[in-house]
Amino acid sequence: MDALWMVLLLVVPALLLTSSTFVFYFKKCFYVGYMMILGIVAMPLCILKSGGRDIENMRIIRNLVRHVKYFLGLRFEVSGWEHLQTEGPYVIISNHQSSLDVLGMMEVLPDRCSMIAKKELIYAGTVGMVCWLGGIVFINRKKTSDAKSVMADAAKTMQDEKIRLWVFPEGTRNQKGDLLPFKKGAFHLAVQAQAPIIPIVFSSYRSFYLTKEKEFKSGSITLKILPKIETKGLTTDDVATLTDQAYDIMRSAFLEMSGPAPLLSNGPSKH
Ligand SMILES: CCCCCCCCCCCCCC(=O)SCCNC(=O)CCNC(=O)[C@H](O)C(C)(C)COP(=O)(O)OP(=O)(O)OC[C@H]1O[C@@H](n2cnc3c(N)ncnc32)[C@H](O)[C@@H]1OP(=O)(O)O
Ligand SMILES: CCCCCCCC/C=C\CCCCCCCC(=O)OC[C@@H](O)COP(=O)(O)O
Repeated sequence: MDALWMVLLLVVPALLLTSSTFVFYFKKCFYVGYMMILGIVAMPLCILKSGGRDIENMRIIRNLVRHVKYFLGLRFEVSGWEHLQTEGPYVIISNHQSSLDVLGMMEVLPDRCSMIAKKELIYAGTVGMVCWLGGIVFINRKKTSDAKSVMADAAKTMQDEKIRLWVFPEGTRNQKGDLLPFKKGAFHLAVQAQAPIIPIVFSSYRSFYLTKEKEFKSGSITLKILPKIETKGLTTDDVATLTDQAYDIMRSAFLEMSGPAPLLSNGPSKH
């Protein structure tokens, strides 16, 4: 009987921990579950601090989420801090590989900065509620006209309330080893708010996090904050050029930081 318990309590967990597939699912479930728990903690704190939806709640969220990287064995190295020392509103754009990007965002998130997110996120349990409390702007990606008008309102709020917004211009998560073509919303937003754009590039996760191969090891991520791109005086007519300019700068930084893209069947395409 004792031997059976020994097997169950020691040998089985030891075997499971050496299985990389098990570790992958374990870490992913831990991440989602733990973020949900942090959501339960964050909700009352946000409501006590601000009484409801308020961008100042992002400070609480940032402070609560920052230690999660240690449990997952992730390290962040940030360069270019000086580029975030910009007064007033701006739009941050970054590449988007996974929901783990939230951890990198919280490493560098400036004050008075919230995000643009897909509207489905509001239904993600306590995390969704906290996103709402943190002033996240939800857009319907399937209805461009709705997304455009929500973002036009956001541009006005950025100016009136001196806030910053973080947008993922690829519009979806992407782990193809190269950037997806950029959507234009982030650039219209910056031009409408007449606010600069600050690009931030996350290095590739492929050395430690592979969804197809079910691998989630410890790893290090570099975040490179790039010099701001001014938009003062630009109009709608300049948005296409601005989009191309930001794409080229971020793509070369990404490839330089992460090595060339693995061979893809149909290759990376631009816009
Ligand atoms: C404890 C708990 C912790 C919780 C922490 C939680 C943190 C959570 C973090 C959350 C992270 C969540 C992360 C996430 O959820 S990522 C997913 C959600 N985010 C995005 O999708 C943002 C990026 N997408 C866009 O910006 C798209 O452009 C949108 C969605 C707006 C339209 O998409 P569409 O597919 O249609 O693409 P298109 O770009 O070809 O545009 C089509 C046409 O429309 C024109 N156009 C576009 N926009 C505007 C505009 N604003 N004003 C005027 N015109 C505009 C444009 O020029 C073009 O016209 P033309 O030029 O061809 O003539
Ligand atoms: C009742 C529904 C329950 C759903 C539970 C799952 C919610 C995830 C909970 C915790 C994860 C931690 C922080 C999540 C923030 C994730 C933001 C994110 O990465 O959204 C994906 C979006 O950028 C692009 O979506 P697609 O790649 O186009 O799809």
